Amino acid sequence: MARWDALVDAALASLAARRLLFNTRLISLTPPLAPSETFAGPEPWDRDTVEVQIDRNSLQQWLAANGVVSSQEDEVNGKLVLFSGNDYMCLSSHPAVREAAVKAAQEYGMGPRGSSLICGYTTYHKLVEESLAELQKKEDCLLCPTGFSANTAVMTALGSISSLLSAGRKPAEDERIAIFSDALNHASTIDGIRLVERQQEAVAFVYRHRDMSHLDSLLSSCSLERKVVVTDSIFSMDGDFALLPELVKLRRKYGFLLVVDDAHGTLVCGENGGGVPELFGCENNIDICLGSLSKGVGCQGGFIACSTPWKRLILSRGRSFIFSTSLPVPVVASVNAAIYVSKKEIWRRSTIWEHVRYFASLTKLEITSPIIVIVVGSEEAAVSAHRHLLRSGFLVQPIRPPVVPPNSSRFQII
Ligand SMILES: Cc1ncc(COP(=O)(O)O)c(C=O)c1O
Repeated sequence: MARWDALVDAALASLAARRLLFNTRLISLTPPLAPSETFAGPEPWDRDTVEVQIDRNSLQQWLAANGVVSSQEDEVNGKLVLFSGNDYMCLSSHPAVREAAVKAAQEYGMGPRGSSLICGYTTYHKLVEESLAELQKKEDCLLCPTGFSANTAVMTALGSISSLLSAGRKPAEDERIAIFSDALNHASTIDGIRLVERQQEAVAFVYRHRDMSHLDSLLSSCSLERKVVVTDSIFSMDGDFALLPELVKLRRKYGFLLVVDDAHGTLVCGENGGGVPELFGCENNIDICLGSLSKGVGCQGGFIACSTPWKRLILSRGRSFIFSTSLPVPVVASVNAAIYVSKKEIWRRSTIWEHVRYFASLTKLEITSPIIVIVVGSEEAAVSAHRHLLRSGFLVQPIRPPVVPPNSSRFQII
C-alpha cells in the first residue's frame, strides 16, 4: 500500500532526525547444525505432548474448584490426555527440538540476557527471523518475547506514526489512525489498541465478528485517512477463520493496512505451514502477519513478519519489544529446530487435518479448523462436563464468562 509505505518512511525519517532510530545489535554465535534425525511418522515421544501425570491432591483440588464437592469416586489414575494444549504439531517433545535446546544451553546457558536492542540478539535470533520471513513470504521478520507482546508492539508502533508526524503535539483528530478490529480478536490486540487510544494516537472501531458488510459500512463512513484492519486468522474462542479473501477485497477498495494475527495458523495451515494467509493464497495482500511460537511451533515467543521499514519502525517504537528481554538462546534454538522439522515431517500437518475430519465424522459437528468449540451453555453445565471428562481421563478446560458471553460456556478442544 503506497500510502502506508509513505507514512512509514516519513515516520522513520522523523525518528532518524531525532536520533531515535534503533537497530538490533548482533552477537555472533556459532550457528546451530541442522537436526540429525527426522521421522516418517509418529513415534512414542509424540505422546508426551498429549499426556500428563497429575498427582491425586491436585486432581482433587481441580475437581473441588468452582464449588464442586469432590468425592471418593473422583479418584482417577492421574494420567490425563490433554485436549487443552496448543502444541498442534506435537513439536515440543520432538527429539530434535529437545536436542537443540540442550545443546544451546550447554554452549551458551540462556545466552545474553537483555533487550534485543542492547545485547539479546544473536545469530540464532537472526536465523529464525530469516526462516519465518521466508515462511510468511515477507521481506523481514522481528522476534518478540511472546505473541502477546508482538501484538502490542505492532499497535504501539502503528500509533506512534500519528505522534511522529504531528510534529511534537498531540495528533489532531484527523491525524489519528482508525483501527478496525474484529469483535472477537485476541486480548493482546485489544490491549494494544487500548494503549494507542489512550495516547490519543488512534480511534478504534469494533466490527461485528466476521461481518464484512458491517466493516464495509464502518470504513465507508470513516473520514480518517489512515485506516488499519486487524484480525485474528483463526478465532480461538469460536474456532472459525477470518474471511481473508473478503478482507483483501475491502483492502483493495479502501487502501487500509491489513494486520493478521496468525497465532493459531502458523505451521498448522497452508501447504508449507505458512499459516492461514497461505491457505487462502493471499500472503501478498497482508501487510503485517504476526504470530506466536508457542502453539504450532511448540516452543515460546512471538514474531512479526513484515517489510524492512515496518520492522525498523516496530523495533524503534514497539515498547513491548524494546523494553523486554529477548528470548533465551536455547528457546530460539528449539524454534529453529521445530521449523526445520516441520518442513521435513510434513505428515504432521496432514495428521492434524485427518484428526479434524475424524472428529467431525464422529460428532457430526460442523468443524472447520483444528480448534474445535463445543458450546454447552451455563457455567454449571460446563463445570459438570469438565468434571466428568476429568474423571474419564481427559483434560479439556471449560471456558466460561467473562472470557465468553454469559450462557455460552464452552469447551475448546485442540
Ligand atoms: C490469537 C492469539 N494471539 C496471540 C496470543 C498470544 O500468544 P503468546 O501465548 O505467544 O503470548 C494468543 C495466545 O493465546 C492467541 O490465541
